[in-house]
Amino acid sequence: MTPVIDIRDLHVRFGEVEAVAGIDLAADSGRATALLGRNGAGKSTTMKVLAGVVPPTSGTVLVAGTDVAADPLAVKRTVGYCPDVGGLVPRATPWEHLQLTARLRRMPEWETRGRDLLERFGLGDVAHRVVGGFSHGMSRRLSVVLAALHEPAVLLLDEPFDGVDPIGVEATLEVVADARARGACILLSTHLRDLALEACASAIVLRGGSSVAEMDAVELTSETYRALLD
Ligand SMILES: Nc1ncnc2c1ncn2[C@@H]1O[C@H](COP(=O)(O)OP(=O)(O)OP(=O)(O)O)[C@@H](O)[C@H]1O
Repeated sequence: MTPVIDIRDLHVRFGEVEAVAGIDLAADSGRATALLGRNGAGKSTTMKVLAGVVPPTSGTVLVAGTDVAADPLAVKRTVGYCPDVGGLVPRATPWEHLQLTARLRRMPEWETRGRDLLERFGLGDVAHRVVGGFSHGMSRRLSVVLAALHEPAVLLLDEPFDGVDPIGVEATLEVVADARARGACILLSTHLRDLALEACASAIVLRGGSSVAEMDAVELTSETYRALLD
C-alpha cells in the first residue's frame, strides 16, 4: 500500500541554497512520525512542500495520493498545517481565526469543536483578544488549534512545542493522540527528542537536507541522536 506521505528524492533550491538535497520519506496513516535534525537541516522546508506552500524543485511528493506539484490546492485541503512561524493575523482574535479557517474549510459545524480546542489549549479566556499581543507560546498553541480544527487526514506540525508551557504541550500531545486514533497521518518536526518520543512511534533524522536515519522512536536514544546530528 502507498504511504499517505510519500517523498521520493525531493530537492528544494532557493537560489544558491539547496535547502533539501534528496530526501526520501514515507509516513503512514494512524501513526505519528517525528522529523528531527539541527537548525537548517531542512525540516521546515520539507513541511512547507508537504503543505503545498513551497513547490518541489525536483522529485516526487505524494500526499494522500495527490502530487503536490500537480495539485497544491487539493493538498492544502487535505492537510492541517501548523507552520514554524507566522500564519496568524495580528488584528484578529482566536475566535475570528477559527471562523476564517472554518469558512475556508467549508465546515458547517465547528463552534463546539473550536470552543473545546481553545479550552484544552488554555486559550478560552483570550478567545476574543487580538493575537497581536500574544506571547510566542500562545501563538504556537493557537496555530496547533487551527491546524487540527477540521480533523485533517494529514496533520503537519512544525515545531509545535517551541516555547509552549506544560499545559500546551499536554494539549498538543492529546491532539496528536486523537488524530492517530482516528487514522490520520501525523508528521511533527521538533528539536526535542524527549517530546518526539512521547508523541511519535517513528523518527526520521535529517542532516544537511538529507535523511540520515529512519527508525522506531524508542531506538532513538540520546547518544544515537547526538551521533546522528554531528
Ligand atoms: N526562503 C528561503 N530562502 C533562502 N534560503 C532558505 C529559505 N528557506 C530556507 N532556507 C535555507 O534552507 C536551509 C534549510 O532551512 P529549514 O528552515 O528547512 O531548516 P530547519 O531544519 O527547519 O531549521 P530550524 O530547525 O532552524 O527551523 C537553511 O540553510 C535555510 O537557511
